[in-house]
Amino acid sequence: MLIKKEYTGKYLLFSILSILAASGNMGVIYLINRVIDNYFSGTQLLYYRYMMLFGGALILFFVCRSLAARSIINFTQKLLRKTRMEMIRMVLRSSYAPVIREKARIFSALTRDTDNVVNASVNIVDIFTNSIVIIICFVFMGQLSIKLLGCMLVLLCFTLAIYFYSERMARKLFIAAMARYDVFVKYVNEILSGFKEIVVERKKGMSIVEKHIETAINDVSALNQQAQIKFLTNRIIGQMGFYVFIGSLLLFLGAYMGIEKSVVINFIFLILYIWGPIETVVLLIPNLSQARISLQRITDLEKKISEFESDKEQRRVYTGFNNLLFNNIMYQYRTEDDPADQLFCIGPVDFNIRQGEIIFISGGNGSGKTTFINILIGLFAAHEGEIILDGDKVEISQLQDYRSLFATVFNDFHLFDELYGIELIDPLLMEEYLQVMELDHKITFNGEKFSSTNMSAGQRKRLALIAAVMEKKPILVLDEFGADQDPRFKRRFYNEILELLRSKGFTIIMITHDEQYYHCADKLFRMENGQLSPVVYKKDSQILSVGLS
Ligand SMILES: Nc1ncnc2c1ncn2[C@@H]1O[C@H](COP(=O)(O)OP(=O)(O)OP(=O)(O)O)[C@@H](O)[C@H]1O
Repeated sequence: MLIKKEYTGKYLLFSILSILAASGNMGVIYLINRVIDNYFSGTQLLYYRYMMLFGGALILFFVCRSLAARSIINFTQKLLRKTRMEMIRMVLRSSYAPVIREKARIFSALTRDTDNVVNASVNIVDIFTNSIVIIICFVFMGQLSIKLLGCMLVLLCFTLAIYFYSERMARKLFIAAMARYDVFVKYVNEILSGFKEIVVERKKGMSIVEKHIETAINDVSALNQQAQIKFLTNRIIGQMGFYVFIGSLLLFLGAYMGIEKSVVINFIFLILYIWGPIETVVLLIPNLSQARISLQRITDLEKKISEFESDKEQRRVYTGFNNLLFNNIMYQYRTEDDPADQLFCIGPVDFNIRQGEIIFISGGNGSGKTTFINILIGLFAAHEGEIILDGDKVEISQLQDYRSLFATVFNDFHLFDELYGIELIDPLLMEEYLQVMELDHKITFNGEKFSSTNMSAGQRKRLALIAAVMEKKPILVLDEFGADQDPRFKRRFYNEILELLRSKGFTIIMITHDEQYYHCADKLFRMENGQLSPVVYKKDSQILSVGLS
């Protein structure tokens, strides 16, 4: 449904205003008709009366048309804003994987598809009011001559039949064009995300453009062109039909049917007038066609990105925990096309964290560490097994609450320009962390954001860690934090900062390859081909850390 029930009142108001404007317009036409009649019959005109009525009709048209236009513009903008906000909120509520998968479609939905749907919902009002004008004109025409009206309706039905047939063909072209537009958006994102690499080697950018963007843009424009041309050709055919009808009416049809000249002139005048509203309706049909497709796409997208959605709102925020237990947890990547297609699998994993522990996870590339972390923090819902938090099983519907246990610094972290989502920031604590992370000489914090985030990769990662600890979540999850740090700071980080964070109440889980610091962990695990096992770590023939789950 392009029109939402909650806005019925608004649409009704627009329709009434538009109908009143159309009545003013029709009044003008009616008066002109009467004047033509009087000319032919030679009756004396009551100029004064006609001028008053003419003025009244014009004022009615002007006032109602302006009011309708203004309210429609305001409403469209409000609806657009509301629809976009609803969609953004839905994206924020959705779980991780579907949103990442549907990025390009989400962008198209937020821009083009919402535009199409909102504009079309208002176009429906235009179509409705113009249809009323057309029907009133038909009544006038019928009063003038039923025979001529019959001819006219046959012509109109014929034109509309061709038009709706071509609309079905054009819709297929619009669907294909929109799918190709998603590809265009995807590769524009690719260029923007990898712009650094592209500037170093411009050929990469050109290659993306030549291989994907250019063909996608060409396809979008060719498909839209074909669809629009189908509509345009029919419009021209329809117009030609009406001209032929007017010509034949003037030249022989009127005389052949024995219809009076004044009736013929009046009828032609009405045909010329009715052409405007007919054109409006006909011109809006492609918009409606596109809007129907956009609406379908938005609905499909909503289904896709809410498929694993848990709670609509977060109900509980965990400020602490004692024990987190993973029992027989399994997760398997699946392809979208064929869910039965078996890809990399994690588990079964048994894992136990107690409050205040420092846990390291090591393992080769592609062994499954990041996937495990994603399950641990609730980004991926495990396909089998159970998560027990302080004795209670965490259901999939509670993952939203469960995630409040964690603050993260991912390997490919994103540093937001402000500390979003933190209500009270203690300036003294911030100052302390800036000193601990050796950034106090580089940047300041103004209560909302840092003076700059333009720093080295290692410094940015330290800043991301500050942002994470400021969230005051019970568990800190760090993915290869040491990788970008210089040896001196790395030493301090493992030997001092981890202990400092523990003393502040944090439990820490780290993915790390820094073997020389494995002894800093209470438990060390190794991930191999999706299997997580505790490691007995030896240094100088001494057992330093035993990972026991
Ligand atoms: N979205 C995905 N769909 C299918 N397979 C995936 C997906 N993401 C990762 N994989 C596969 O899962 C396996 C584990 O990947 P993961 O990123 O967890 O490894 P990792 O141990 O963190 O590696 P690295 O140390 O290189 O970061 C890899 O073989 C990878 O190809």
